[in-house]
Amino acid sequence: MTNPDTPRLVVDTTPVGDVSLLIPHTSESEPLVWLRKGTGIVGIGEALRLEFTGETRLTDAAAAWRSLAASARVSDRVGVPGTGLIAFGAFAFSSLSTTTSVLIVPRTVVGRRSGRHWVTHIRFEGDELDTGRGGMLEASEAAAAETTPIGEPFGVDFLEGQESADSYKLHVAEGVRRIRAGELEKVVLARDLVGSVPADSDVRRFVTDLAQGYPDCWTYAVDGLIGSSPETLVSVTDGAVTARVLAGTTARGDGPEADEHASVALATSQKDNDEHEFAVQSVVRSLEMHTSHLAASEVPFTLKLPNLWHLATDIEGVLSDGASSLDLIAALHPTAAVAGAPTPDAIAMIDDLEPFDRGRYAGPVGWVGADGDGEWAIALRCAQLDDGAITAYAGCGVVGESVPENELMETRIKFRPVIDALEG
Ligand SMILES: C=C(O[C@H]1C=CC=C(C(=O)O)[C@@H]1O)C(=O)O
Repeated sequence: MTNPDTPRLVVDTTPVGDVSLLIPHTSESEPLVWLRKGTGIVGIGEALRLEFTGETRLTDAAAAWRSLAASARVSDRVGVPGTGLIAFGAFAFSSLSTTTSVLIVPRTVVGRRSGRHWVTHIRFEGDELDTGRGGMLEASEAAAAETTPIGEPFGVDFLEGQESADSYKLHVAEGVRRIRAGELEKVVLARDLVGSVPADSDVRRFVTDLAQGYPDCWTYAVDGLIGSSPETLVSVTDGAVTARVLAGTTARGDGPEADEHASVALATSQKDNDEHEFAVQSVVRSLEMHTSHLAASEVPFTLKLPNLWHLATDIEGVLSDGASSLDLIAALHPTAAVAGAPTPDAIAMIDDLEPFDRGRYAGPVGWVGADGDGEWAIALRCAQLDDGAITAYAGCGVVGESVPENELMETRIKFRPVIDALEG
């Protein structure tokens, strides 16, 4: 049903010539980016921003989007995922967070996928779009041609944030103690690093370095949240639902033999397999009620990234109830890959032990389309930029066998994407 107060958006997607580089199209200071393996979308400007807070932030977003999309007038001459009306989104991890969760509808979207290139213009009904004499095609080709060169690299000196390395180890030890005492099975504990971004930095440089360094990850930039995540929370395309669950990590080995050894050791580690299984079960349980033919591989595989190995499980199913990707992230978040198990006990322990607000770290980040399809990652390997301040986050799954020093080392490896990109 359409709410009469919902603004009516008018949306036009037009095919354009080659737009092989997407990031130079978006804003230097407030980039909107969703990119993997050169495929993706970038946004320019803000037609509409919807903000949500508290316990119902995800379900509220799902309802608001359904209503907005139902009233939109969409002309889409390309018809692939990411065309037509879309919003970029980033959601706070915790219902107690002071950080707002957002859906941002850009004014213009430039995208490429499966050899198709397009521009989408989004405006309110009644607002004029200057399409020039050639109409929408001319306006779209002009938008596709409008880029600015990416600025110089900039450096950030990171310092310990609210959770120092020593305090992190104490908290991991406390987590292990409580798990061994039977209070819960797994908890994911994180720490933060803080720094300042020099004035007038071209933030797209950071995004570009992440995208080049981690091409197999989702590189994202939404409302100052920037990162490269290997973990697909959920993607929904024409009724096909997929997720990639990650939990269990080890450093890459030095040289091919040591690297192979590291991968085998991870695959056979009982501690890492236990940590992983909690995460898989939490995703399966959440997706079960919305899908049929849900299947996860029997045994996790090892996923190689430039900085580390992860234990990974891909999950696939068929949407059975018309849920949107926002409904699904509302059902999934937070998975045991970022909270723990059982979920309520893990969240309570995070609130108790972590001395900072996670903001949007470990929350869902991605995009949603008018039909509810979309792609969402868990916001990992990321930093939040806020008026020149930057905070980076990394965490680890803690189980009964975890060793605090090893978990601290693991956070150092997980900080690498952000630190390497910003150390210049
Ligand atoms: C919480 C993070 O990673 C999660 C995802 C993959 C592997 C993880 C691990 O091995 O602990 C974590 O569950 C993070 O990168 O900050």
